[in-house]
Amino acid sequence: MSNKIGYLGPEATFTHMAVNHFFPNEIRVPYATIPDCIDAAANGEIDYAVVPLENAIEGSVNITIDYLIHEQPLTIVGEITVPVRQHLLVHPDRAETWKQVRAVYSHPHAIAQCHKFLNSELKGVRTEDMTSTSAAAKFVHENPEQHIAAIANEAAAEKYGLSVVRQDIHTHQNNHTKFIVLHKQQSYLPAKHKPYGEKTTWMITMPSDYAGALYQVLAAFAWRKLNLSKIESRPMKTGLGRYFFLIDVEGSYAEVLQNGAKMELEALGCSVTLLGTYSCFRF
Ligand SMILES: O=C(O)C(=O)Cc1ccccc1
Repeated sequence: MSNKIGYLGPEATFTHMAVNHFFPNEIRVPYATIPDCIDAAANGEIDYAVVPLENAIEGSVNITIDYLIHEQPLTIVGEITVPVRQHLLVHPDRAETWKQVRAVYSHPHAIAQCHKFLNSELKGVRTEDMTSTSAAAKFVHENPEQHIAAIANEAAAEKYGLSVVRQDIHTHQNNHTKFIVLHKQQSYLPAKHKPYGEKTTWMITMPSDYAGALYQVLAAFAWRKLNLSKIESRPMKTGLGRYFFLIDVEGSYAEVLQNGAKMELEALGCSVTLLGTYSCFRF
């Protein structure tokens, strides 16, 4: 029986593209927002949720991290990295006059990825945040009487019958986005592709604020020669100045040294939660 894969929709988002590539034979279900998609995996409506986590230019998608930590503690069972190309799309009737658009709609990350283009070619034009790039393309399609544009990909242009009037408008060419695959429990992700590596994501909260606290945490990884590929702090939302750390450790948690590091951190009074140990794929 096919698995149900939920993704940030509507059809033709970058998330959808990643899902089509990775899960070509499964049932794919779009959700309007990242929380809706994560909730659906938590309540069993779908088997896996695929949501954006981090962009090479704009950084983390905070809603994904925060929702996972504070609302629905699912497990990360895979990571998919894909290249991202952003284009400017308008209704075909507006293709000649795109420079006169009154507003540009897109996901906030996509708008930020294109700030140089917007600032030079569409200076002063209002930008409007949407839940995804293809939601913006759909909105432009559904409102032909408005002189507006969307930033989205080619699939969205095709799906919603829009014209691509400027290609590759993202500022930095090495534009990649990471998506995570979430599941109710730790499990092996059935994948036809070969992973390029394995990774474990840890969430660490320190017992109190004292000199060298973070240094001690990092030392537990350093002397075991466990390589960290990312460290990020997010507010605990319990008051200003209180943070937790998200740390990506290269390799599987099955490696004995990772368990040793966890025990050492717990002995120091840290609270440690593993968000997942999983394979990483890129296309
Ligand atoms: O909006 C989309 O298409 C997404 O899948 C999220 C996103 C937004 C901007 C860059 C990459 C992914």
